[in-house]
Amino acid sequence: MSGTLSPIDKAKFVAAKRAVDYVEDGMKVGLGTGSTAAWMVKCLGERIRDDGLRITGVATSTRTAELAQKVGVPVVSLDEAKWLDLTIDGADEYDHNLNLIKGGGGALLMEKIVATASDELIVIADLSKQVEALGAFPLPVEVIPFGWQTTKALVEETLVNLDVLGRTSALRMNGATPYVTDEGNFILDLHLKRIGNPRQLALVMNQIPGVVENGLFIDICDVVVIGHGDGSVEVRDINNGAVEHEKIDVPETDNLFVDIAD
Ligand SMILES: O=C(CO)[C@H](O)[C@H](O)COP(=O)(O)O
Repeated sequence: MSGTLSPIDKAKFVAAKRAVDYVEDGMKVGLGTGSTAAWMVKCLGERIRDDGLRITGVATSTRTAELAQKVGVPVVSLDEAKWLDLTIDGADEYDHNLNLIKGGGGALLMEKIVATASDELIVIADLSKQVEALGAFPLPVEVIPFGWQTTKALVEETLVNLDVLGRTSALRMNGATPYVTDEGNFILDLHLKRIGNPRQLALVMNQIPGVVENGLFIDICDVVVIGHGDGSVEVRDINNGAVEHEKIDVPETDNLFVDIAD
């Protein structure tokens, strides 16, 4: 593929490119999933190819593992890596505390395990992911297939007990059949509108038998790199409150990755 990057792709690209600056030689790096994370994997591949950067990656999905292999980013399992220096991943929503909703791409379970096994989680996003309160994006909840309808009923009952707005849930589909995660599970998408107490909801959801994990990432994200369509980025660090603005060099075309396009 060759052409000019669209504003949204430019925003994702500059966020990814800036985030990759955090990666140093010898690091073990968690590789997120999604369209923004795919730019990051390609940027890492470029640094490995052009600068001789040596890193070990841990992928959060088979999709990402395949892309990493294609662009020359070495990947090992999390059990081989054991602990990671940092993870770079996208998000479906982030709030001002850098709490997140993730899992729109269906990889929330591996993403949460990998992010939690990292010293730092850097989220890369465009401004459309920023919200006052989490919940406009449907909250993904991964459930085991056995008895999923019972689990769904329990989830909905719990939402009523917690007085959460919305309260409907839908089994994620892939055409005519349920969407199946890399770990062989199903996903319920909870349509909640606004989550008043995300911390409480995250804890309570995971107490329901059949629920494997939910897409609320609370107190896990350290830094968000927000890309804009004009090629600028904003970096917000929750640990020291720092906010930086920078302009990133964007190629006139996307030829940069023509040989490693996904
Ligand atoms: O959580 C995720 C996958 O499970 C993604 O990071 C999230 O859906 C954002 O994806 P994109 O960068 O394509 O908007």
